[in-house]
Amino acid sequence: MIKFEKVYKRYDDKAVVSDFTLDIKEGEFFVLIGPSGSGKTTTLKMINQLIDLSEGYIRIQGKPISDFDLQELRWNIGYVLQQIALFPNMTVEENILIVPEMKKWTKEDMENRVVELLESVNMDPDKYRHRHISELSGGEQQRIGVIRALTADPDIILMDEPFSALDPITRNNLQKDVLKLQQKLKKTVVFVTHDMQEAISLGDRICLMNNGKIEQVGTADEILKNPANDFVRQFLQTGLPHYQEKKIVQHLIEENYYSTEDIVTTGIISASDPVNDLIILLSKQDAVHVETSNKHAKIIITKNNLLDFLASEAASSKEVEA
Ligand SMILES: Nc1ncnc2c1ncn2[C@@H]1O[C@H](COP(=O)(O)OP(=O)(O)OP(=O)(O)O)[C@@H](O)[C@H]1O
Repeated sequence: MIKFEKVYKRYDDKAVVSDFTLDIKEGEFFVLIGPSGSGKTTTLKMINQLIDLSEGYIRIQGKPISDFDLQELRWNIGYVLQQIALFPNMTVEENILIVPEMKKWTKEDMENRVVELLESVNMDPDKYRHRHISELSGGEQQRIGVIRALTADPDIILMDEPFSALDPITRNNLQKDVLKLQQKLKKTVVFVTHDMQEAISLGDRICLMNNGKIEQVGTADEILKNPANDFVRQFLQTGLPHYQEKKIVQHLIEENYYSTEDIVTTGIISASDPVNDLIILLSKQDAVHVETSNKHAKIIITKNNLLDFLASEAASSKEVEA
């Protein structure tokens, strides 16, 4: 779908992206991760030609990006940024409809699209469509940023640290919304972050970058099982508790303990000790399922005795072997 072939970007002969070869598949949620200055944003912006490449090729569906009409290319690639690029004095609806207006959609199509998009991120259209952007919270604004990128139904969405300025709860909710949207719409998403937890939660595959080069590409499972080098190993540490959380929740769904719709939220208690972290899952049936990440023990408790449970130092004595 998006193919990089020996791509270089140089500024004054200094390569900030080098020998970049990569194939991002159709419908994939692809995460670019790496420390500050590793070349993630540059790589992303080369896809929609906000930055010209110095050498090599980027192809979309086999066609080099330089062969596309620039306006058409940008219209067909959604773009979401950390600094919310919405117009504060315009309403939610006006912001969402910028590209459809330019594309001269019919009034009815535009009307339907606004309703559909706001509903897809749980924002009541009647309540929000006529509000000005300045009257929304940061999380609501970022939701509008996401759906605006989807308005004209692009095949590709580029996201550059879209949630990094948000508080952890809003961020977590938006990550889940975006994941659900992507699973439903099957867009090809290229997502930049420097946060390993975010990469593990969202990415079908993850590309670790350092100094403009690829250190490793693969699924979280592949990278965690076989880290290519010490840089990757070190970078992974920060995401490990989250990885265990994801695996346990996947296991509980696969084993039919819970359905995806049933899960209200999941989280980690005591991230200071990755080996003994408790993974917690809150379901609609008022039950809480807790597993220790190393022992794979299983405890089902209700919301009412959750606090007692957490207060108990002898949590392990309550464990029941799975
Ligand atoms: N216009 C420019 N001229 C010269 N150097 C640049 C220019 N734009 C970016 N760079 C350099 O290219 C390198 C990669 O920058 P880039 O923004 O792609 O990194 P990043 O991984 O996205 O970083 P961050 O996580 O901090 O956003 C950095 O060293 C940066 O200083």
